[in-house]
Amino acid sequence: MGDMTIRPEDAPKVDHIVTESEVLENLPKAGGETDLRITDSTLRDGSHAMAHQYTEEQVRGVVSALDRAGVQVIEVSHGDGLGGSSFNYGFSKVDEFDLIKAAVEEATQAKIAILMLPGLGTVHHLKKAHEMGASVARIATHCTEADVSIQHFGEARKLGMETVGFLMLSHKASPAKLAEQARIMVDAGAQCVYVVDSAGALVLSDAQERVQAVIDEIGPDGAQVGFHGHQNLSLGIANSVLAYQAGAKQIDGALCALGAGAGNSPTEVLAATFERMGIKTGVDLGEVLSAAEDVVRPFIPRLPWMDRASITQGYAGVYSSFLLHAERAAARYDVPAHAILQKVGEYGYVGGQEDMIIDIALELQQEKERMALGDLAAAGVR
Ligand SMILES: CC[C@H](O)CC(=O)C(=O)O
Ligand SMILES: [Mn+2]
Repeated sequence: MGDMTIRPEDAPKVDHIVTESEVLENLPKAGGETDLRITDSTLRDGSHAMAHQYTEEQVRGVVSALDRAGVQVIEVSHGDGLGGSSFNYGFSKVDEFDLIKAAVEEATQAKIAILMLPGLGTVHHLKKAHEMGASVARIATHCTEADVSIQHFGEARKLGMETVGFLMLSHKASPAKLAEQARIMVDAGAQCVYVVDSAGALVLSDAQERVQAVIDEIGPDGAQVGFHGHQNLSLGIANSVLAYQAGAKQIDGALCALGAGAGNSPTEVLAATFERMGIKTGVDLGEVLSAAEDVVRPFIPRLPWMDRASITQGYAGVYSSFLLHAERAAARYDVPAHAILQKVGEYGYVGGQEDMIIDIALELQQEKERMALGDLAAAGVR
């Protein structure tokens, strides 16, 4: 994947342009009972922070607590989406389809969503997730590569799934570019398109302007807009509020912020903040606070936090899920994780280039050795 620019006229032709009534069919009824819908991603984005080691028992516990709290959509997949369990991204402890099946069994009112990145996940994975009972397909692409999702939206709609598009690393595209990419997704069958702040790099108006531009483009078709925040600059909640004020109807969170990098906007803080603002999410505050504190907090090996490495991710615009990869390379080559991430930002790497983190670590290690030799030479030691 790269930063290739795609104009709408270059996008592969869709054999069927989705009509407004088709977009509206299945769409969540935000605006009726609730003003917005929260999707919880503890069991998908949180999988990055758990190094993809979720057990079935943990999944059942989280789903049942979120379901009780009234959260309407719960996302369950490998952190990198369906098919992500691999050498490059990290192997899952438990097969994601077993986790999806367990989640579906536990949920009484919540829909179970999956995430997939076309190319990593295939239509075969999508069909299997649907067979297991997942009913929301979230299809993610780099923010300038929406065209690779066309086939997958078509298939998800044929399966009768609700569809959501995810434009990742949204800070790398202007509001106008994102709007153009959202149009490709909606024409292919997406019922909602998210501005995804994968690096936690969007600062307030950056987020709001992007959401606004996407709404202006796809809102008239009846499609919704969502926002997915990360906490690297501690702005997940503030950006989510601004996104809502711009008209976003779907907002992502994760319990205890359990997600990649410094984590996601904490679901329990989203619920509390929106309730204080008089905005209806349908989430019971007491129950969601208990889900975070009593169910998730006890099993988290390390709370996501704004430390030097994750703040660097927000500052330098680096994919949040690179954090653990950078930390492992840092330990192996004895160089600082934040220095690796700073260089990832300078080189402009995007999702799928995780293996290149090792090249950077080696480069930094060699630099360090050269400097050490220089010091010895300066001290007259040969
Ligand atoms: C699938 C990779 C990634 O974690 C998706 C996401 O949540 C993001 O880009 O923020
Ligand atoms: Mn994320």
